[in-house]
Amino acid sequence: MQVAVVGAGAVGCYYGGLLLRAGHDVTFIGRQPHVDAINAHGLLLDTNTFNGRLPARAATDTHALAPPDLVLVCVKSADTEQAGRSLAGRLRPETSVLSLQNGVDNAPRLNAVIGHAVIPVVVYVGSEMAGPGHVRHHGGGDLAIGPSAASEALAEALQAAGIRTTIAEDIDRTLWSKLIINCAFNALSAVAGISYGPMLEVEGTRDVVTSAVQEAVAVSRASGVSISDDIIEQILKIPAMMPNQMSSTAQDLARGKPSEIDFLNGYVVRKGAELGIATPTNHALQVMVKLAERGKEFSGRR
Ligand SMILES: NC(=O)C1=CN([C@@H]2O[C@H](COP(=O)(O)OP(=O)(O)OC[C@H]3O[C@@H](n4cnc5c(N)ncnc54)[C@H](OP(=O)(O)O)[C@@H]3O)[C@@H](O)[C@H]2O)C=CC1
Ligand SMILES: CC(C)(CO)C(=O)C(=O)O
Repeated sequence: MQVAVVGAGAVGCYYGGLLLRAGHDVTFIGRQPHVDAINAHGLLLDTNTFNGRLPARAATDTHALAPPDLVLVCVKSADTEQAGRSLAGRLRPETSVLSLQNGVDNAPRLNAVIGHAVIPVVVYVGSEMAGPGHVRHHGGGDLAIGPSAASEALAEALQAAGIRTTIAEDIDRTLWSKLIINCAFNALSAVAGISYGPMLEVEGTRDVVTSAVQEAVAVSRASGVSISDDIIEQILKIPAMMPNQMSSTAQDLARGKPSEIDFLNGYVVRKGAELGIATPTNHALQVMVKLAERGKEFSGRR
């Protein structure tokens, strides 16, 4: 398959790397340092079971991109429209476009700018860019892809590349369940600079997490997405399962990058306002992260 990865970062290089290794023809669209490193030395794919350089093509824009069979959109949620615009007019009708992003609205936002069907994907991986053109895998890697006429064939191709893939018939529920986990922990980990294990030991944190989850569940249900009643019990088990995890929001703040908070707790706040559901806990968490981002900007200027 001819594959284009838009957003050559932690997720794009990991899944693009696995597809490359399986013999697919992958082009990475990303930022200059990664593009230069990939073109000069190949993609360095660094996992527990494989560590090696894979020759690949990379570019900073889509101008020379031949219409691919498959596109993986792997940018942060704030970059979705820009990434989508770069694809408009460059796809064949049969090209499959997958959104491998956190948040629940990236696929429709992409669809609105590309004018092409986009399949939402929930990504269960831990990966990071350890250097230019160097992706490091920390764990996981399963994908849950939304249903479509192409999904069976795509899942087979992904499986054949070593990517455990399921088709989530109720993809909205799967997307929202991940969003609700993000609403529970991402902001708290970011503002406190704390990993998940010690977080719940602090008095009151459990109440804040519970309140954020209850609000998000109310908004998802009012949006027509059914979430199981035991979600809070399941979510409160997560810190014991990944005690050393810092949220992606915490990692964004630590790197001085804008976070996706407006598309996590912020999405729940916006959707709640539309539906007449109060979301004060999610709002407070969103604002605390925005303040922390602003604080970093100020301390950078001093
Ligand atoms: N990393 C992980 O383990 C996981 C990530 N996710 C989700 O996956 C998505 C991607 O995250 P992740 O891979 O970590 O992010 P990264 O920041 O590592 O990768 C995205 C890359 O795309 C670049 N980029 C942004 N816009 C464009 C564009 N228009 N054209 C080309 N390149 C562009 C970014 O550059 P720049 O930084 O300069 O903007 C960055 O290098 C997010 O929604 C995230 O929440 C989900 C599960 C796990
Ligand atoms: C670690 C996890 C799964 C939950 O917060 C995550 O998705 C993130 O940090 O964005």
